[in-house]
Amino acid sequence: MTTPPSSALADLEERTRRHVWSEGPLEQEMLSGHLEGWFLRFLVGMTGARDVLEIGMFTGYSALAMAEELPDGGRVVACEVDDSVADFARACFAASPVGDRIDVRVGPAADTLARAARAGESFDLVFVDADKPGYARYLDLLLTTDLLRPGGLIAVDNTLLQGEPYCGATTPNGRAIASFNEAVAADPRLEQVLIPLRDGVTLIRRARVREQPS
Ligand SMILES: C[S@@+](CC[C@H](N)C(=O)[O-])C[C@H]1O[C@@H](n2cnc3c(N)ncnc32)[C@H](O)[C@@H]1O
Repeated sequence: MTTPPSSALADLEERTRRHVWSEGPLEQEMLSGHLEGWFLRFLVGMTGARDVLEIGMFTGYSALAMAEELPDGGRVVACEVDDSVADFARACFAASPVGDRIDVRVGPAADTLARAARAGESFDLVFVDADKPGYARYLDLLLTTDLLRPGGLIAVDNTLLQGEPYCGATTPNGRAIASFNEAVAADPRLEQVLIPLRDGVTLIRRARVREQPS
């Protein structure tokens, strides 16, 4: 059994479920939820992260879950392209005692990341959960700037994409994730582990393991 969510998270989930997502690309199923929320909390706690970056916030479940685990002074910078869902999330954060730890940045995440890199910001933990075709670009930005601190961890959501990368990709998102997974696996700068949690979460870090000389 997984520890129950806080009342703020339970409320956020309920508000997301009650909302009518009739038009546009957003739908309530995007919310990560209880199990993944606690998994992300554990990542924050185990890595001792103070500065967390989220790429793809939606109504804010994962951002708030991670914020609940942060030490005092910690923050989550949460990137979201959709204005109205960003407002929805802000209203939910206002009802949480740790909501002020979340800095919502609205706009295409690649632009937000480039701006943050130019401003010298850096992060201990990054959760990637936005548009699947954008994943390769986000990883590249994280690895070619100082956005990811030395020893930092990246968690990437939906890397199983309902089995498409393994059973044959039939959708644009499936093809994007299949190609992302192959690129990560072939990149000698990286070490990764794909965890079959919900729709798959891959943990990625800069390579540390060295072959022992024989
Ligand atoms: C799967 S949802 C995120 C779920 C969220 N992490 C949670 O735990 O509930 C993906 C979100 O990424 C946002 N998104 C899509 N493309 C984006 C982009 N280019 N930049 C920033 N956000 C983007 C979508 O608007 C959507 O809200």
